[in-house]
Amino acid sequence: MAEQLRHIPVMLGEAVEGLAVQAGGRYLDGTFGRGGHARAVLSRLGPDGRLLLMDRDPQAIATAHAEFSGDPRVSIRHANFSSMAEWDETAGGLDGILLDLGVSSPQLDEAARGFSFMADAPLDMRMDTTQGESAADFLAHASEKEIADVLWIYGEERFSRKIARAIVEDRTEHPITRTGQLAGLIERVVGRREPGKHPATRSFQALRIRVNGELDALAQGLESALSLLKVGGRLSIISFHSLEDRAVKLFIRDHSGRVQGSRRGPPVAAAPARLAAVGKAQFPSEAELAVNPRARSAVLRVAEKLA
Ligand SMILES: C[S@@+](CC[C@H](N)C(=O)[O-])C[C@H]1O[C@@H](n2cnc3c(N)ncnc32)[C@H](O)[C@@H]1O
Repeated sequence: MAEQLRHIPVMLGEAVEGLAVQAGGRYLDGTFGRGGHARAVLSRLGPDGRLLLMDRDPQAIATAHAEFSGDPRVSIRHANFSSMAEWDETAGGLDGILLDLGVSSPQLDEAARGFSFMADAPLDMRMDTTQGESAADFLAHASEKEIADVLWIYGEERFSRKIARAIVEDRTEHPITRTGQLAGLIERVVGRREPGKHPATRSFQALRIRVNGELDALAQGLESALSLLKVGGRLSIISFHSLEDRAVKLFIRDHSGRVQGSRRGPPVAAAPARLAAVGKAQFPSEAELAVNPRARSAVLRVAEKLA
């Protein structure tokens, strides 16, 4: 049962420290999951603070309601954090925004969600199970090139073209609707090359990112976060994929007032600084990795709004 599956919060102390929570402040946790970070924010918020909890996963939101709907400081929204600027709770500006990107352990561990190649289940992969197309829907209509591009760009899968060709060939006979079917196809095409790593790992991650529009949501979320933060407000973002971390890093850099343009071209006047990075990128400690191997690709970046 999903409710019994746990999620160990990643870089909990560092991410919440980065928010510099003030008693009485207004905060947003855009990726509630199972509330590990939210609980730590609440413990520092005092009686007059406010915390808006968002998640696009209805199971996560059901957990939030079960635990927090009696707390007058908390509001709960089942929504993509890309829509954060549309809610009344964010209208007066925010003192801090936390995004802990990607999927939660309950999503990965509940076979029926279709995120994992470890158990056979419908090939769904939607975080928001109330809308949008599943991974099976995508694989049923996408062109061979589109599938290959997704596997290559989001998964850096070397055999993206071979796998895409096999998917398009196989689907004329049997629609690809199950995780086990897709994992078996990939293993057949690629073989077992990397010891200790299933050959479908990269493709499953890539499809998940495509199905959930994760990079588009992040780009929109970053823009909205910058507009909603008050001066002095903090952004604390944990990424698990190099493309996500790159997007966060460049967003902070591009708003930090540094001179833009190439070394050879004419200098371009810097836009006024609106964000400053707080420290460097942080990574999980050895001690954390020893108890939570799922933290291994995490990168935390913190920024402060200047203007
Ligand atoms: C890594 S988990 C967060 C775990 C959480 N910090 C905790 O301690 O329990 C990521 C969560 O963010 C949600 N999520 C990912 N992208 C989202 C988006 N664009 N909008 C809203 N929720 C999102 C997922 O559904 C998942 O529940």
